[in-house]
Amino acid sequence: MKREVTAYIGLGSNLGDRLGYLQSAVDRLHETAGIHVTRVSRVYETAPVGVTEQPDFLNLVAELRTTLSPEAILDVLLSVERSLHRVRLVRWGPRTIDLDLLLYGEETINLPSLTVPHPRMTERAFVLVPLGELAGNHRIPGTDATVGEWIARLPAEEGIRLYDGRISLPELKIEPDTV
Ligand SMILES: Nc1ncnc2c1ncn2[C@@H]1O[C@H](COP(=O)(O)OP(=O)(O)OP(=O)(O)O)[C@@H](O)[C@H]1O
Ligand SMILES: Nc1nc2c(c(=O)[nH]1)N=C(CO)CN2
Repeated sequence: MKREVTAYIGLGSNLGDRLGYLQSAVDRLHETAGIHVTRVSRVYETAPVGVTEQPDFLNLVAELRTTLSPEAILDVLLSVERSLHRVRLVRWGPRTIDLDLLLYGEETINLPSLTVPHPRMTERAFVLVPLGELAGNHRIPGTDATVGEWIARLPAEEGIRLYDGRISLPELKIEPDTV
């Protein structure tokens, strides 16, 4: 039996059918061999951070159980982004879908193409608040605080509100290599 790790993915969309893109991304992650999406947070509508002249985002966080390595997960995230016609013209600018690997078990990873925990997550309400629903008591590796404590340190939870729409969790699947 391969080792399974719990990982958290941040999802965001601010172009087109935002909820539809998020649902498709969750479905595609779950369809990937070696990934089970086990829980999803509620969906939040959030004011854009970084480049502020762009539409509001929908954001949520998904919890995975996975036998894939962090590098393999990054490849999956990039290919799901490509398959959902992501066009990225500007750093921090609008996109149909954005997927970030936030946490991978207790690991810290510093590769040229991959930093985990995600380097900007502790300052982002649009990441911490949905993550707090799933993992409020997890300490963020490499830091002195849990997700809940990082939320308490945010300047103010403004620019983020619950959205009236949810992502449905795909059916649990059984994979021969993980049972
Ligand atoms: N934890 C991570 N999750 C996703 N991508 C990462 C991570 N760490 C490094 N990267 C790199 O970042 C690249 C994606 O950058 P991208 O342009 O999507 O950033 P962004 O979403 O605009 O900004 P931000 O990284 O601040 O969310 C990927 O190609 C990947 O190599
Ligand atoms: N509210 C919000 N702002 C952002 C987001 C996002 O997902 N939500 N993603 C960004 C690129 O990483 C930049 N700014």
